[in-house]
Amino acid sequence: MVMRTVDLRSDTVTRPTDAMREAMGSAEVDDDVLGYDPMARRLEEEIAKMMGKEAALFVPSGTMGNLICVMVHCDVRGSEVILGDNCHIHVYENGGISTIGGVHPKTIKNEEDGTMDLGAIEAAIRDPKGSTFYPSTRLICLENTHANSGGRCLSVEYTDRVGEIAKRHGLKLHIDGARLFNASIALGVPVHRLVQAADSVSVCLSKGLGAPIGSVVVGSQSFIEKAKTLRKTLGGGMRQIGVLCAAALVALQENLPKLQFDHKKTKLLAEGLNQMKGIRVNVTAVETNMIFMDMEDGSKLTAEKLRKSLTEYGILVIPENSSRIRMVIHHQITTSDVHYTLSCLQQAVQMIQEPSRN
Ligand SMILES: Cc1ncc(COP(=O)(O)O)c(C=O)c1O
Ligand SMILES: C[C@@H](O)[C@H](N)C(=O)O
Repeated sequence: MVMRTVDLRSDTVTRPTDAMREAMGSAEVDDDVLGYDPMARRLEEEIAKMMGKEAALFVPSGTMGNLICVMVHCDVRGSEVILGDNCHIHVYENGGISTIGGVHPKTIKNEEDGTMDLGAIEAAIRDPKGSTFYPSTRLICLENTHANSGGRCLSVEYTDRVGEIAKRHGLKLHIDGARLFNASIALGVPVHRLVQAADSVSVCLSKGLGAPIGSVVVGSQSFIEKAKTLRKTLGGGMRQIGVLCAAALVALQENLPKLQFDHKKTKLLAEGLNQMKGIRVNVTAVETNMIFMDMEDGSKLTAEKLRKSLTEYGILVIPENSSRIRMVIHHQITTSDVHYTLSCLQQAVQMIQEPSRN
């Protein structure tokens, strides 16, 4: 009999709060294709101001936000984008920048901290004199925080250095900021400073902020006008989106201040996991709301065995591979849930490692 549910699969799993549902129900709305939905307008203005950019655009998902930004920057056939080999755009977005956008990816190895080597970035930029043979580099993409590195933060100094490289070569810089607010809180740097060097950013409302749906892209006024047209082309032009934007405005108000506590709960969980026999967590690499929990060789533990055992306790996780589980904390995971998870995991580990004892 499952006692409770602790959903650590992702920070995308949160349910709208009562306040969000109430705001959705009473939202003032209008047709956002024919004109401007008032709540969308308000949200876009608020996010643009927070990010220090001229304009913003609500989009249905982070995947569409990234695709739109890459396509606006790379609007000439034969364009190439430099991005990390382990970044979300390259790994989890179905190759959309190529299959839909016609943009060529030039991947560079992501370091363990989510960065790409600055020298490697510069070396990857195509020589315009070679345009008979080569694609033309137009864009560099970063991801902050970097999900596949375990939610690591890119520093503002690093971001500015990449921005300088882009500017020096006449390129644009896009930041996949799905969890940018987590980076801002963890680094103690305002979001507008973190993205100062970027020409565009896509930030998720539906992750740590806990809104049910959506992302927002920001950039110059002219960039956002092109992005709005492309959003419609891709089928993302929606009608009374105030229902969704109202929830996002509540999320900004309610949950932005909670991100710091998400990080504290994540650290608490990581430190507890690292005490367990056969389990290893690089606690210093836990900077925001994600944990990669590794099973040690010879421990008899596998990700699938642990996932299955945890499910019996109502704890939901996603294996990264056969010996690694990812756990993501969000505002609907309590400190009590963290202690419950640690206690259940200890039991699951013992049952797997010493079945005769049970
Ligand atoms: C780093 C990162 N970028 C982009 C996305 C895409 O967002 P969505 O799931 O809303 O398409 C995600 C995950 O969802 C993500 O983790
Ligand atoms: C899996 C991935 O697409 C999603 N962004 C997550 O981190 O859960």
